[in-house]
Amino acid sequence: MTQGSIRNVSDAPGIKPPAQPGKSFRADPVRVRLIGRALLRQGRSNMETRTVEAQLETARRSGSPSREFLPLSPGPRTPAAVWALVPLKDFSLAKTRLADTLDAGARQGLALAMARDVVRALTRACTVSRVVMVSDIPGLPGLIGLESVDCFDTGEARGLNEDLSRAAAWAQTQGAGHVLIAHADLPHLTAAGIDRFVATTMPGSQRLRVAASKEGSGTNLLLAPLPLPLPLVFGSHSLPRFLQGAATAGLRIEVRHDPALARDIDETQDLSALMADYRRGYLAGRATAAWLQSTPDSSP
Ligand SMILES: Nc1nc2c(ncn2[C@@H]2O[C@H](COP(=O)(O)OP(=O)(O)OP(=O)(O)O)[C@@H](O)[C@H]2O)c(=O)[nH]1
Ligand SMILES: O=C(O)[C@H](O)COP(=O)(O)O
Repeated sequence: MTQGSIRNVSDAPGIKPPAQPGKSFRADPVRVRLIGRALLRQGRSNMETRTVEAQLETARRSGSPSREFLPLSPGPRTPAAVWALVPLKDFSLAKTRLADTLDAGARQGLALAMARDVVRALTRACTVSRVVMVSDIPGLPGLIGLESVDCFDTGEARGLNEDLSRAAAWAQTQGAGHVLIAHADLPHLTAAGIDRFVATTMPGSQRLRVAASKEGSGTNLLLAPLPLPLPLVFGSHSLPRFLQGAATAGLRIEVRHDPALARDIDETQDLSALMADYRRGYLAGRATAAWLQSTPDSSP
C-alpha cells in the first residue's frame, strides 16, 4: 500500500476503524495516536504483521516435539517449590477487546510481546522454581525465545480453567508444592514484584493469595497450594468468585492490591496508559517496550 492509497482510517495499516466513526474516534486519545502513527508509517504495520506471522509460521513448521509435554530436566524439589503457570491462548485469538483499536496482526504482536515479558520476569524471580507455559500453541518455546521455560501442551481446547487445572495437577506430580498462575498481559510485572507477592509462602500452607486487577474485579495472579484446594474460576469478574470459593471451602485467602501487579492490558484505555508509562520510562517489559517503540512517533 502506498501513502496515496491511504484515504481514511480504515485504509491505515494495523488500525481498524472505530466502531462508531467520529464519536469514539475523537474521544479516544490512544486511538488518535495510533491512527496518526499508522498514517505516518503506512505499510509498516503490514510488515510487522508479516513478521509476527512469519515467526508463527516458522514455529508451526518446527512444531512442538509432540503432543506430549516437553522434557523437563530434573531438579531439586521442596514441598514449597513454587511453579509458575502462564496460560496462553492462540495469539491470533488474543486481545479481542482491543479489536476496535488494533488489527489482528498488531494484537498478535502485542500479545506475544507481553507474554515474553511476563515469562521473562517469572524466570528471573528468586521465589519461582520453574516457569511453565500452558498452551496448545505449536513451537511456543521457540516463539517466546527464552531458555529454561517449559510448556505444558494442553492439546485440544478445553478452556482456561480446565487447562490450568490439568497443568497444576501435572505440576504436582513433578514436584511442585504451589502454583503461581500469572496471566500473560502484565507488561509491568517485574521479578521483584513477583518475589514480593510470593515471598512468604510456607511449606504446607493452605492459604491462597491473589493479586487484584486494577478494577479490583479480576485476578491477575493466583498463588495456591497443591493439590488445588478450590476450583479455578478465572474469567470475567473472577476475584469475587475466588473469594466466594475460598469462603465455601473454609480457606484463607489474601488479596493484594499492588499497583505493580494490577495493571493488565485489556481495553483501549489500558493501551493508552501503557504508552504514557512507556514514554515516561515506567515500563518494565522490554519486549512490550520494543513493540511500542517500533512505531515512529513513540520514540522519545
Ligand atoms: N491455555 C489457555 N490459555 C487461555 C485460554 N483462554 C485465555 N487464555 C490465557 O489466559 C489469559 C487471560 O485471557 P483472557 O483475558 O481471556 O484473553 P485475552 O487474550 O487476554 O483478552 P480478550 O481476548 O480481550 O479477552 C491470557 O494469558 C490468555 O492467553 C484457554 O482457553 N487456554
Ligand atoms: O480471571 C481473570 O481476571 C482473567 O482470567 C483475566 O480476565 P481479564 O482479562 O478480564 O482481566
